[in-house]
Amino acid sequence: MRRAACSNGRSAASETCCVWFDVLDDIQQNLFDGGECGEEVHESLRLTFHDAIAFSPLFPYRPGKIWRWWRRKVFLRSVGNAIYNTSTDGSIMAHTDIELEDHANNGVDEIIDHQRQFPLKHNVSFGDFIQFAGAVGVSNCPGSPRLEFLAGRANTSQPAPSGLVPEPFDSADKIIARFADAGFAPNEIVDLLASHTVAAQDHVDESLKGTPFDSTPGVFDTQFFIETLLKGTAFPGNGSNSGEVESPLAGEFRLQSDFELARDPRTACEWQSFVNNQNLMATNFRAAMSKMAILGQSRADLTDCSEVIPTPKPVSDSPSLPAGKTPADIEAACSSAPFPPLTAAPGPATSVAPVPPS
Ligand code: HEM
Ligand SMILES: [Mn+2]
Repeated sequence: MRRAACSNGRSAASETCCVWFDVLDDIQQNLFDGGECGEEVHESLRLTFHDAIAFSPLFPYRPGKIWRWWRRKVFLRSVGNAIYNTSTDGSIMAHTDIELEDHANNGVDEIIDHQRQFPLKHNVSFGDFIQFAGAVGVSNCPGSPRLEFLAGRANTSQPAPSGLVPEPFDSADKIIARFADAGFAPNEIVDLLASHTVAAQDHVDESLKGTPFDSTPGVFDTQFFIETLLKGTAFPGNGSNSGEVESPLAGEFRLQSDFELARDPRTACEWQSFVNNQNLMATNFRAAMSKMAILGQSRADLTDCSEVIPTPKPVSDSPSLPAGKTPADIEAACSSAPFPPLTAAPGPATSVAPVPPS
């Protein structure tokens, strides 16, 4: 088949994908500081989730289905919002003023304000752009899988009601139920949470901006799954924040939700399976992201532009216990499999530096 000619000698199977090469060049240079796996990448990846997860298939209007209509009505009354959202539709960017009223979206306004100029300039939809920026961004993190990217989401959306985005102080029961409602099994929550290997917090403890969730926030490695299973020993700050629990390393931040899901019988075995298996983690993350990126959309209506996404570098370090820790510090929680053997890194106890703001 003849391929469409795109800018700078590149080509694509479908002509509609060409614009994404131009968006790629622009955001690598002007959003991601020349292709780094830093703060903007982390925030962009988080945004793919916050646009997607405000979705609940129980509530779309289906004429003729009285019971669905009734459930929707009851739901909308409970959230006090007359309109329902269709996920990965860019509503978080189109209706930032409304969706930012949801406490769970605290902080995403910064990356939305950075990003908005790019879809406007290149005339692509907000929903497409948010998923594209997440896929390109995480490709800058060594060890990441090359994510799928499908284009063609409409640029119309309704604001999502509050209450659908999980909070770090939610119980495992509540988080698992919320994901189930959006169509995800417990294992898939764990798969998606591989994202927290390239992540830091700014707003759970506002006084400690950029505090990472693992010791290597610039690398898409398995350290997040190891370090969340270590016994918590101290808070990086004063510990008074809702949604935070003690972390094992100086300068590291631990979300209560990550702590719970690492140890819950419904999610612990998937969690542990990633501890020394980069390939499994990357494969499962890719599959779960493919699913999340088209929540509320129909795959058949979209064009596959995955070839525009860069190929990530492989990870160079191997999974290890942070220096200063021993196997006795691991709180293994999967009853059907032993915790895999890990070597301890040499040297003085690991401490973790913040992700610099950009
Ligand atoms: C159980 C569900 C989840 C909860 C409760 C949760 C909670 C959080 C919280 C509280 C933060 C810190 C935000 C801040 O203070 O700046 C955060 C950061 C982050 N989350 Fe999640 N998250 C969840 C699932 C996900 C998923 C599915 C993704 C995937 C795509 C994701 C990607 C990220 C990323 C990349 C960051 C880092 C942002 C940065 O460094 O600026 N999270 N998450
Ligand atoms: Mn941040």
